[in-house]
Amino acid sequence: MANFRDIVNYFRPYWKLSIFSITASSLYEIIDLVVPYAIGQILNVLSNQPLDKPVQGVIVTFSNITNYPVNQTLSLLVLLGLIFLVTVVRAPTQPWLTTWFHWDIALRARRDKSQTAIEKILTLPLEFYDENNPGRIAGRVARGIFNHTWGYPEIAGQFIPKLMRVVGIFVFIAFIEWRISLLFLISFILILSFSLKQLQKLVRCEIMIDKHMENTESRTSEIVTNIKTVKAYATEYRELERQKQRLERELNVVDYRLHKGYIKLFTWQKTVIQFCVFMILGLTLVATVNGKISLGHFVMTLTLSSMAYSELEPISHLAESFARRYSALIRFHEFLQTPSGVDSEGLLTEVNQTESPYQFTGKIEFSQISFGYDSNRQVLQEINLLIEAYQTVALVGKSGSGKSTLVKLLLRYFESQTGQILMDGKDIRTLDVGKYRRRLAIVHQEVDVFNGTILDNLKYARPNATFEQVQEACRIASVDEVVQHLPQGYYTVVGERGVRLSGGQRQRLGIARALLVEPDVLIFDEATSSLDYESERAIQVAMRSIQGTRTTIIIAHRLSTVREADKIVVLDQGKIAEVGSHAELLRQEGIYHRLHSLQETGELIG
Ligand SMILES: Nc1ncnc2c1ncn2[C@@H]1O[C@H](COP(=O)(O)OP(=O)(O)OP(=O)(O)O)[C@@H](O)[C@H]1O
Repeated sequence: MANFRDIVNYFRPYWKLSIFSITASSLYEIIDLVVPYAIGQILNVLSNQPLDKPVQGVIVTFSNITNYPVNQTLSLLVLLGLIFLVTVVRAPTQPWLTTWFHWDIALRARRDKSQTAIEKILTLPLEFYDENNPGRIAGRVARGIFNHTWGYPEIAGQFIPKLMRVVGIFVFIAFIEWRISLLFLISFILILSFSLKQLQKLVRCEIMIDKHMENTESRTSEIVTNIKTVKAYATEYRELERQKQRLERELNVVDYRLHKGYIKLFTWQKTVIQFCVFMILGLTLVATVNGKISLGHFVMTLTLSSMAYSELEPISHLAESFARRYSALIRFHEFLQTPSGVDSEGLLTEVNQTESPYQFTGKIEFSQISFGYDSNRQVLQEINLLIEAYQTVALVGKSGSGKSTLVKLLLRYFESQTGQILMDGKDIRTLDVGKYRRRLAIVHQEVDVFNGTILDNLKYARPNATFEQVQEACRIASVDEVVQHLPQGYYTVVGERGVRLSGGQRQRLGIARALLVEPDVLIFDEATSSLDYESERAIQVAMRSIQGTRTTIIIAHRLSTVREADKIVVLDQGKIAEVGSHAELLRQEGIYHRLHSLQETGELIG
């Protein structure tokens, strides 16, 4: 579990500026105390009581410089000048030396942490996204960054300087009457230590509520993502009820435990503070009546101690606010600490698209590959498969037989527990993962469309492609006629804020996008499954024209798509059951033959 130190470390790169601005803020808070002190001295001047030695010294120095006699007028002028310096002259400097830096540091740290979060999002292993939905991740990052940004100015610009001001007041009072300062010190230590203890309990509660809130948000995000299913099964009421229960539970924790905890804390603090202020009034009055302190010191001590106690309330509020932020910061920190994928190194370094560090013929060898997502269950077992360069190989088999997993291993999303995958004879684990992956392209069943124009989407993996190259890829993928019918052709905005594309259209867009990168290995992961018959035919023609130009791996349920493959590999329960061409496998009368017959007779479709 992360701790306070981890949070402080966020600001490590700015420690010099941070120390400077916190010191400046604290000094301004302490300098402020000169005003009640000077007013106390003015009272002494007006009531003909002796001034403190340092003040007397300053007045004599002024008298020497100006040749003006030491009298009531000069004393008042010097003290007024002091108040002027502290209040009017400091005004234009304070915001620049304090607030400016506090926010400057917070905003810079925000930029850095947002960047780190994006880097983390980009390099986390795929399984993390299998286990955590987008709403949960986005919520955690957004709350972390928000609290990170707003928390710093509160702590550096207010909490610490205010504490320093209280220390300053203690020192001032100690000079005047140590007994009063002792009472002051004891009361402060008591209040602060009790408050800290209570706050620790509340922080634990905050962390719990943060988890509850994350679960609620995550479900809301799932509802949004899966709204079609919710509507289709008319589960709106059930979803609402479930969320209502979650919200009720949140309210119970927030209201009856957390909020009540804070209210109890404040009640206690306020009562103790008022009691202490009263005690100090009594003690100071006794000291003045006994002639131990002057009238000016009486007023000053009272004013200063009320100032100190009045600081306790904002200090508590700031501590409370930090406690609320703390849980979000801890959870954000934990997110940033999630280990990146084993293969993430080098993914974030820029690669010149035209420079091609690797160029493969596309000869792939799976040698003794065994793999399981968890140690209890093997998904692939001792796979040995040779795919020759420029071959078209189809992976078929029942759902769950491990077809996609084999491709995921090839793409290095996961690493096999045993065996190795060789690309042109080289173990793919020894290659730079980013540069390696850029030589492969995959078209998934669900093609992601980014918000932007069709052209942007097509050029996503190869931004410097020429318009002609884009058109050529579109022609092969049979997406050119779709584009022609769109209102602004290639410049039509698609995605969230634009034209909606049908499943088949998205699929063809995905194929064109993959073709555009001219990969050495092209993978179709059930890419034709959601196409209508006509589109599927068009894609088959496209595949035929690609065949022999690069290694192509096709994962397909519809066997009509794979008829023309050079080699068909039938997977069954994680093992290779049959390998051969369409005709050879039919002759074997094994699994492929059975699947084929079922599809031909229409008993099993897709
Ligand atoms: N991220 C994952 N974590 C744990 N198990 C997984 C994960 N992905 C897949 N599996 C499991 O691995 C097995 C093989 O899945 P895989 O997706 O490779 O099969 P497939 O043959 O491609 O299936 P389909 O044709 O339905 O896509 C299945 O039992 C599946 O439940």
